[in-house]
Amino acid sequence: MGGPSHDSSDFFTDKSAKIFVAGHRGLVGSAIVRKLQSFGFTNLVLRSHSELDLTRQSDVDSFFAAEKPQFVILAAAKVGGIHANNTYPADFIAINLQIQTNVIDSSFRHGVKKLLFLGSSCIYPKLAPQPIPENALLTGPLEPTNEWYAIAKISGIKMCQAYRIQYNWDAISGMPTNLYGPNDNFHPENSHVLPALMRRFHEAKVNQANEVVVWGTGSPLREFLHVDDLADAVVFLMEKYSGLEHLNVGSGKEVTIKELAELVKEVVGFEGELVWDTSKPDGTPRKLMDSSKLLGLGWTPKISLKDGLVDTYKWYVENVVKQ
Ligand SMILES: NC(=O)C1=CN([C@@H]2O[C@H](COP(=O)(O)OP(=O)(O)OC[C@H]3O[C@@H](n4cnc5c(N)ncnc54)[C@H](OP(=O)(O)O)[C@@H]3O)[C@@H](O)[C@H]2O)C=CC1
Ligand SMILES: C[C@H]1O[C@H](OP(=O)(O)OP(=O)(O)OC[C@H]2O[C@@H](n3cnc4c(=O)[nH]c(N)nc43)[C@H](O)[C@@H]2O)[C@@H](O)[C@@H](O)C1=O
Repeated sequence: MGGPSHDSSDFFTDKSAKIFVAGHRGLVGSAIVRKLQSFGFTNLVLRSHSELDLTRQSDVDSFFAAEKPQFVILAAAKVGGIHANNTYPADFIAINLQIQTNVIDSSFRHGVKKLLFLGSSCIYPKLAPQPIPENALLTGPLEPTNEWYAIAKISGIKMCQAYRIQYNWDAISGMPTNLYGPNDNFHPENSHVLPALMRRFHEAKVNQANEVVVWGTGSPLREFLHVDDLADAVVFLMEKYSGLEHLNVGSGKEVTIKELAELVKEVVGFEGELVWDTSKPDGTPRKLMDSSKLLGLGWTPKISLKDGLVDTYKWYVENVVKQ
């Protein structure tokens, strides 16, 4: 019971199987929907936040009782960058615990065949060995700016493991690195670094400003993965992986925040200077994940950071700026 299986599941055999993608309007959920549709899946069950608030246990249970999905991909969560995580710790721990507890438990109780839970690389200790292997989990103190979110995500992994151990139920967890792409959140303060900088450079270019402020020292290292690669990995895991252990999903490529800022500046075409606001937190110094277990199963990322930035900037201009 609970041992890993790398054999194909029957996820791909019935393209009319009912799949609930929770959080389908977000960065990750929307990419998963696009990917499933590109593979020919026809029976996706989708509910916006206003149609179904996943923090409401009885509403979630009624939804599962009525819809009875066969597969669930959990991409709904309270998500944000370093400032949002640091400013709203109660929201990050409470909302995420509520959403994941409701969805995982109702999925099990209403006969879902397989569920995939998405965590994040922030589950690992602040000073984890690099690249970070899956077994670094719970080996040291967390990064303080996002420990509330990390604790919720660690609980999600453990909940999937507990249901597998007690009920032999097929719940798996994937831990993505920092993601970006179409449908990202471009909020000036609450978003992640990449969309925040894209917007700031774009607005500076349009307003012919001389400089752009970037947070922290520029020295932290981050690994970025385009969300279309992540969506591909999610479908791959649904088909190929069944096991107790969570699996890392990364690109294997890291850049400093300074290098990222220079790259975004170039893609956007801003010609002024960068100014570093060192009163803002750097967060964890480095978080490169060791994704060799997933790569060993046969999955590979395909989109380079440069190509992904060009694609995302085009999407931003066409869908956010022109609205
Ligand atoms: N973005 C990243 O860099 C990374 C993301 N991840 C993980 O991927 C998953 C998805 O993240 P991402 O797509 O970036 O986040 P987004 O904020 O883009 O999307 C989250 C989605 O969840 C929905 N949602 C939030 N609260 C509720 C609720 N109470 N009821 C119903 N729906 C709700 C949101 O709807 P609404 O906007 O209407 O509230 C939104 O559609 C998360 O689990 C996250 O931890 C992991 C690593 C990195
Ligand atoms: C995915 C992951 O994302 C979060 O962790 P993070 O990687 O630290 O996230 P971030 O993208 O917000 O910042 C990365 C780095 O970039 C710097 N930085 C510069 N200028 C801006 C800026 O303008 N905005 C932001 N947000 N950061 C900036 C910033 O100071 C930091 O050094 C978790 O809270 C948690 O949500 C999680 O799991």
